[in-house]
Amino acid sequence: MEFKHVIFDLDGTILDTLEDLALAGNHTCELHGWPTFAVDQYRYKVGNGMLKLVERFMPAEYAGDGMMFQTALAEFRSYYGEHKEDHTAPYPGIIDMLDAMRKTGVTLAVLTNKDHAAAVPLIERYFGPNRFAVVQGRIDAYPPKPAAPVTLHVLEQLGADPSSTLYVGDSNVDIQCGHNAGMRAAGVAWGFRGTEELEREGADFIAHTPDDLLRIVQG
Ligand SMILES: O=C(O)COP(=O)(O)O
Repeated sequence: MEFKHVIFDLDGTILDTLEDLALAGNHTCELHGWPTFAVDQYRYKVGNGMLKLVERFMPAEYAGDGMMFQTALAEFRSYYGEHKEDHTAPYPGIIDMLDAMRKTGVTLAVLTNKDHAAAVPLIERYFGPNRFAVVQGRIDAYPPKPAAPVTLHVLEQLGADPSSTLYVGDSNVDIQCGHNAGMRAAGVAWGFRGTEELEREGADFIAHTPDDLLRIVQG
């Protein structure tokens, strides 16, 4: 077995959350009469956490307006909290792939920039309570990935060595996240961003299907 542990990104990698994130973003914009965005445009706004997402959909004229930012963030979190399961679903083949990895003794974890308070119930709802040994969302104690400390915290909880652990994600942030913590990183072609960005960022592997990922992990 090439890898003993696999740490997954959440949004755009195992769970397709794009539409619910986009609808929550546009709802917040509509409350203020701001311009909204096509769902596809959110592919490039998600990935650095909800604070960055709000910054990216707020009109430029409010940059630096802390009060407005806090208001919009609270509105976004409240709407997304209520609607985060409306259109969200695991990508096809993901659950079978996770179970096949676990059957061969690989330990699985999730490290996402999604708020920890939103990530945990989504994981439980779509993946059940036992598939992942560790679930770590964004918390105030750590800067968001790709900064290494939160990733090292997950590795420590897993008792995992970076050399035998693979990070799997769908964006440049995810490839950086793996590399910053001394891991190899695989990019998934089915996610929000596509393969060009992942190759440009130096992904060690590209998986076009969940079966590809299984083969990469098995070596
Ligand atoms: O940016 C977010 O909120 C979540 O992004 P991630 O699951 O791809 O880390």
